[in-house]
Amino acid sequence: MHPVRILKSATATPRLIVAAAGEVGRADRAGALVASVYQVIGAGSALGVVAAGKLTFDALLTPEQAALGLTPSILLLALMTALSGSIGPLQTQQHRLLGERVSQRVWDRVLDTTARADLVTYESSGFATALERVQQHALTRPFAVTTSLLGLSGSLLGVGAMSAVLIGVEPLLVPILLAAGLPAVLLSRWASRTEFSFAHRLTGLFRRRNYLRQLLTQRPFAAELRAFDSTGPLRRRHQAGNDEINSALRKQVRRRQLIATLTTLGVAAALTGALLAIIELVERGRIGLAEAGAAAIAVRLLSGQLTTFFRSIGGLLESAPFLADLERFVASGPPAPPKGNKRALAEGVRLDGVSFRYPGQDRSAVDSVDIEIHAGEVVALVGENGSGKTTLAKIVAGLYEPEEGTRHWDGSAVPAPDVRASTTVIFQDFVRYQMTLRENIVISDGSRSADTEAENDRAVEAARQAGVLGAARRLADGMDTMLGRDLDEGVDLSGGQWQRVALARALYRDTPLVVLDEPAAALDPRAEHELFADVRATLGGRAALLISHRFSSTRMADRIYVMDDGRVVECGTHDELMASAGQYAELYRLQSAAYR
Ligand SMILES: Nc1ncnc2c1ncn2[C@@H]1O[C@H](COP(=O)(O)OP(=O)(O)OP(=O)(O)O)[C@@H](O)[C@H]1O
Repeated sequence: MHPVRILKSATATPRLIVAAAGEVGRADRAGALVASVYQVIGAGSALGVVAAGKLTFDALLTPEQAALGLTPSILLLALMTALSGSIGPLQTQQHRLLGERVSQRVWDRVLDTTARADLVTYESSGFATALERVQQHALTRPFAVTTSLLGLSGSLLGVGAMSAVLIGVEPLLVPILLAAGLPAVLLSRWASRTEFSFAHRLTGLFRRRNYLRQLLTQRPFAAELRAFDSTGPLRRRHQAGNDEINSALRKQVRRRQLIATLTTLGVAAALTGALLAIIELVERGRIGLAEAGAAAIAVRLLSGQLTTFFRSIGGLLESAPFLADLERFVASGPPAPPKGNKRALAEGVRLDGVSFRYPGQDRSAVDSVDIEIHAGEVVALVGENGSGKTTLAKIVAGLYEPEEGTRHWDGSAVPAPDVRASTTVIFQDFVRYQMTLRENIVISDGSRSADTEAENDRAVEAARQAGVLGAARRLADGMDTMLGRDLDEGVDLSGGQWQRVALARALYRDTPLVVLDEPAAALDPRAEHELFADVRATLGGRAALLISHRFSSTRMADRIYVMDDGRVVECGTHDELMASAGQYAELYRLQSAAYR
């Protein structure tokens, strides 16, 4: 290894140890203290074994000069051995507790970062890959670091104690054993680098395999997979991924086995050297047999402590790049956006010359668009698939920031968090929360405590307006019925009933602007008719941006924008657009012809 690298690793290690110790301390101060006490007892009892061993040898070899009789010496040796042996299992359990707390703290940091990330960041593949890598290691690395740290501190105490014993016998024995450590540290650096680059290379592969596992195991995909009989092809892809992972893993395991063997050989060579030195000292008459026996025990214990010490350093070094990766990920997140304030809408929302391109894409999904939604108006967006309707809706709702152009709320450019706080969006692929019906509704407004009677009444009213109250009354626990089967305890609803729950959620939030992306896709004709026949009454005067492919749902809108390839190509009321005989009129006629 290059000398500069050796120097760098030597200076980076103490910094890493201090940083890791800080993390463990912050995660669970009391738990870390208890674990440290166990380490001290462990080191003290190891020292006790050597001392009791020396007393026993003395009592055996020179009973007339012995400080203690043979029986008390043996009893003391047994006690110390028992104490030294029993501390290990206690430590293991304490480490579990501490490791879990450290892991929870790391998860909290990861979740804080993902919560801060805006939607565009969240959708970029770089973020997804970094998140996947961090998720995989956020679970195991902190535990490994905790164990290594505790191992390091305990073995340091042990090394100190045993070295003191050996210095008393023959100072030369200590450097022999310590010299075995340097190659072990260098080998650990090598192991650390190979492990990180292995994980880095395989992240994409692990992501694809996890995705296939989700497809093959989760309920939402079960019906389609069976209908297409596609579990076979997906299993074959999964197997191909496994084969690739296995071959990479085999190479990595062989590398690690080589490193481990070299390390063990180094420690064994040092141990042998020390034992040979003790024999030599006895032969030359420089130490007695009792001292030689105690020194042999101390050498054996010291070599064990040194193994733990170097393994701990190795563990820390191995975790270092992953922890640095975690720190980079946490630092890469944008600062937490300020909390948005809900605003009233007196005039309306206006977009002027708005364009937007997804990260990594060449074409704009929305291109120089001007639209207006006046307070209390129902405005429709129609257009063919991929024409940019959902993207535009997300800009209106403050989820995406326009790359060009402006978004004005009542004539001024208000911050995106305020727009989000004042807008409700129900997406095509809304979330079916595996929670109670009430929780499914009140989750849209975290700013209010949902436990009061007034809030309960509001949730029931939203359910009534969305037409889900009838179904709720038939459920065993009414509004408190658990919905969904993913957590294996709920009642599943039909697609249309779920859509009404999503609508109730939008109504409960009570903002002056509502964006509804295909709100009737799963509704039966009667429900759709009921919703749109009096959509203004249902929305209670809120302004609405309505996206739908069903022209029967949008013809009552105050204004209809027709999108094509990211641009607004037509605008007007249904009658105006029919009269102008453009794209809208063509699509409308195509659709109504199907009903004739
Ligand atoms: N997350 C994304 N990353 C990259 N490109 C995207 C993303 N989402 C959408 N697009 C692209 O942006 C364009 C507009 O998509 P958008 O979802 O806004 O269309 P849409 O009119 O709502 O379509 P549909 O009627 O099918 O729902 C499409 O070309 C699509 O491929």
